[in-house]
Amino acid sequence: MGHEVRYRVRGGRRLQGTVFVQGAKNAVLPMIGASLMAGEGRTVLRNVPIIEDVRRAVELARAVGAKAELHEAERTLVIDASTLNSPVLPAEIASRFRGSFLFVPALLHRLGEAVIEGVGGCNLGSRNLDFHYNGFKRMGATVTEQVGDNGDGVIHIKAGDLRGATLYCDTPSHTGTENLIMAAALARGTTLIKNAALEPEVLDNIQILRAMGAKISGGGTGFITVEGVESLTAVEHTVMPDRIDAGVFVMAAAITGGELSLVGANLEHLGVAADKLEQMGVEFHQEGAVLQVRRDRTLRPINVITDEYPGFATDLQSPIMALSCLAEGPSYIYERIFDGRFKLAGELAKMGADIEVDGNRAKVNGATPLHGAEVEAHDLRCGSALVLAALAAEGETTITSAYYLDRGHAHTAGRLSQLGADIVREAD
Ligand SMILES: CC(=O)N[C@H]1[C@@H](OP(=O)(O)OP(=O)(O)OC[C@H]2O[C@@H](n3ccc(=O)[nH]c3=O)[C@H](O)[C@@H]2O)O[C@H](CO)[C@@H](O)[C@@H]1O
Ligand SMILES: C=C(OP(=O)(O)O)C(=O)O
Repeated sequence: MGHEVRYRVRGGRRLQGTVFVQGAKNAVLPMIGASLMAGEGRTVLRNVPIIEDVRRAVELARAVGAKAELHEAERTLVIDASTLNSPVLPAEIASRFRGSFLFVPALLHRLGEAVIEGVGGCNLGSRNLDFHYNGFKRMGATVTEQVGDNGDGVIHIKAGDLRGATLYCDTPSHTGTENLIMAAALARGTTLIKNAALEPEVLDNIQILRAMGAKISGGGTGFITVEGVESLTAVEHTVMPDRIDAGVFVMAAAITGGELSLVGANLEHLGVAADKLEQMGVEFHQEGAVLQVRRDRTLRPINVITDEYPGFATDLQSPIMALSCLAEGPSYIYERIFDGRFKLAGELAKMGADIEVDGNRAKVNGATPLHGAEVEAHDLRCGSALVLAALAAEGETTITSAYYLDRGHAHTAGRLSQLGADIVREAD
């Protein structure tokens, strides 16, 4: 995993000021996959979040032969995929982030095969890929699994001649929808994808693919039709803002009783989360592309059920669990998307929280004052939730295993410090 990353936070400061919402992790990763489908030219992605997942994606793009330059100060990524030459997604890079699997369609179309030595992503319980594999198979691919040198399974997908087909997701999988769209974009004939995901990032990815020349219709309806084309062209595209990053900063204002201007945040993209936060006592005011947020009344408890967009995003479930620790009364959280996303509860308990977990349901008995402790970020959103809890806690909190936080949030310490937080990042 490389170096150990820790955040140290001294809580109790009210946050105030302006913060810039980063580009969306879950939009840029499929776009990097899409850029590998262009056989010539250079793709230019702007508003790229400078996060560890993007750094891994750049390493992976180079590992399969593309030229990829990440200009961090300019938040711009330039990719020339004309030199793509290896179908292997090596375990040491691919198993560190989920988005690695989004490289598969490009490898299938450009090189005729993909060899997947590992797929990463946060450990949130079962994270199956059967909708992807079944879709590729319906389009004519063969999928086999062998045991690799280190004993782990290696998946080998051979494309043959991919052709359009009727495909479906049993549930509207986010990356599943993106992968099936990309596989269909260069396949022969027409593909229909039923029960497709509606997430804004999926729509942003459809937008770049259409600019590249793909023929895609029905985005946002649950039924997506793709007519295969011969080739795709490299284009320039600006990545949409990250609604989860925005949601975490909304909750940073809420948990500290602060007032923030979020540049680039779109209230609509928060879906049901915006309504739940309003019920808790957060006030929103959208002024063009700037979202004003404040909380100056007592936090009320909440009932949350995670769901696909526009339902309450599972990636905001951990942050709202942290916030609900300070709400006056019991909050109820039902996690419907992942079967192992409550490791945070044990960490919050070390800080004084009272949370009862029963399977995929949790009851947060608030309000309990939080105090500093040494806690572990078991996954990305566990990390952002612990930062939120630490901002409101008395004394110092140390968050370990914070590489996970850096996977998805850019410049966390810098952006929070500018708002008045006492937070430092340490790496050794
Ligand atoms: C890189 C990226 O975009 N990650 C996001 C994406 O992950 P990801 O695309 O992996 O999440 P999915 O929407 O695919 O998974 C949701 C649920 O569906 C199940 N499933 C999924 C695919 C499949 O083939 N079979 C199957 O059973 C999974 O086990 C999981 O329980 O959406 C999640 C749900 O909004 C977010 O938390 C992640 O931040
Ligand atoms: C689960 C997440 O991401 P990934 O799918 O990349 O692991 C997340 O962003 O919280």
